[in-house]
Amino acid sequence: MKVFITREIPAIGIEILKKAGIEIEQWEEKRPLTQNELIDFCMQSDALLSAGYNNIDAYFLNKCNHLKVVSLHSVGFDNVDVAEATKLKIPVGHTPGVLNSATADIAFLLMIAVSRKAFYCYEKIKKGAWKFFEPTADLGIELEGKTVGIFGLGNIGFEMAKRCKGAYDMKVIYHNRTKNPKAEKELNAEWVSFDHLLERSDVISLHSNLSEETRGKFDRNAFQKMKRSCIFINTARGAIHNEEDLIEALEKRIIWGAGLDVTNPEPMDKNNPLLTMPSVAVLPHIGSATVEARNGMARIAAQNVIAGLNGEKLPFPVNPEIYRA
Ligand SMILES: NC(=O)c1ccc[n+]([C@@H]2O[C@H](COP(=O)([O-])OP(=O)(O)OC[C@H]3O[C@@H](n4cnc5c(N)ncnc54)[C@H](O)[C@@H]3O)[C@@H](O)[C@H]2O)c1
Ligand SMILES: O=C(O)[C@H](O)CO
Repeated sequence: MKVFITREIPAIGIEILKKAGIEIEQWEEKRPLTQNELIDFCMQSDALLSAGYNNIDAYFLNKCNHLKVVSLHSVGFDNVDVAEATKLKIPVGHTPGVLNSATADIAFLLMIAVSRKAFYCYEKIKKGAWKFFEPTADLGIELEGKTVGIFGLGNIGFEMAKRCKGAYDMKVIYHNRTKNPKAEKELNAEWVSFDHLLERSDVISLHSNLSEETRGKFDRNAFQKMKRSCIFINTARGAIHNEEDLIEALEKRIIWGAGLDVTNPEPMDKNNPLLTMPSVAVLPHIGSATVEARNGMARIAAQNVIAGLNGEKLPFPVNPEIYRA
């Protein structure tokens, strides 16, 4: 049995696969694979371990419908046509849980960085523009006792809410498809409608999946409903907000600031106007970039491959319905 891996992953994942006697072929180049290259490699393999947001659409899946498993080295699965995989009975695996703390830390870091214009001030020093102490310059806003609105209160959203509550005694409100009893009990979190989330939050932090329902959901209309002092944080997926509308909202001071770990497209262009705005902080999609999280992701991704190749239920399937009936 052979697995094709689309980018270097932590050694622990390779060790697990080798121990299970699985042959490994890995993409060695730094550039991303084209879809045709991906198809060519997968034609010679029984499983795919996708570690670089490859486009796993209906065309790919139908060409490679012999695959026994598509294992993602990520929790997000918006790069996969899951409905088509399910139709073709190809199990898709992902890596939930192990990156909750790492990603919530980045959301929390961005929230504080934006509230105190930290990235902008750091750039100021590097440019030699720090001349003297100015009592009225670079003023931020404090977070203590404010309201954080979590959009998508699942695993990572819960960890972000916990940090906000614990560090700043923030009031937690959230908008999610379903209520989250654990967050309501432990964090006194309150479910609110989408409009109330926009209107009541001092900080809005996105933690939902990207889907056709959430694509572009944070647009001009949504920004206009937010407080003028609102800080907008996105560590979920860049396509959940509309970038043009976000730039406009910041330029016209409709909202106060924004912190992004994800952009659309990625990478962000180095001349993007967001990169020079005082109350904006941008990071290059490093939410899960800790040793602990990445090792956990590699381990789970390898375990999903092994289960798929053995014809067993994946430990972490995205489409568990293929095992029913
Ligand atoms: N920046 C990074 O490096 C990084 C790291 C990990 C995950 N992510 C992103 O974060 C997302 C969330 O990860 P998670 O592990 O917390 O997933 P999760 O499934 O535990 O939580 C997602 C939550 O969003 C909710 N949701 C989905 N669609 C919704 C909608 N239309 N309206 C309201 N709520 C909705 C779901 O009900 C769920 O509670 C991933 O899908 C991924 O895109 C980014
Ligand atoms: O979805 C994910 O897991 C992240 O975006 C990458 O770790």
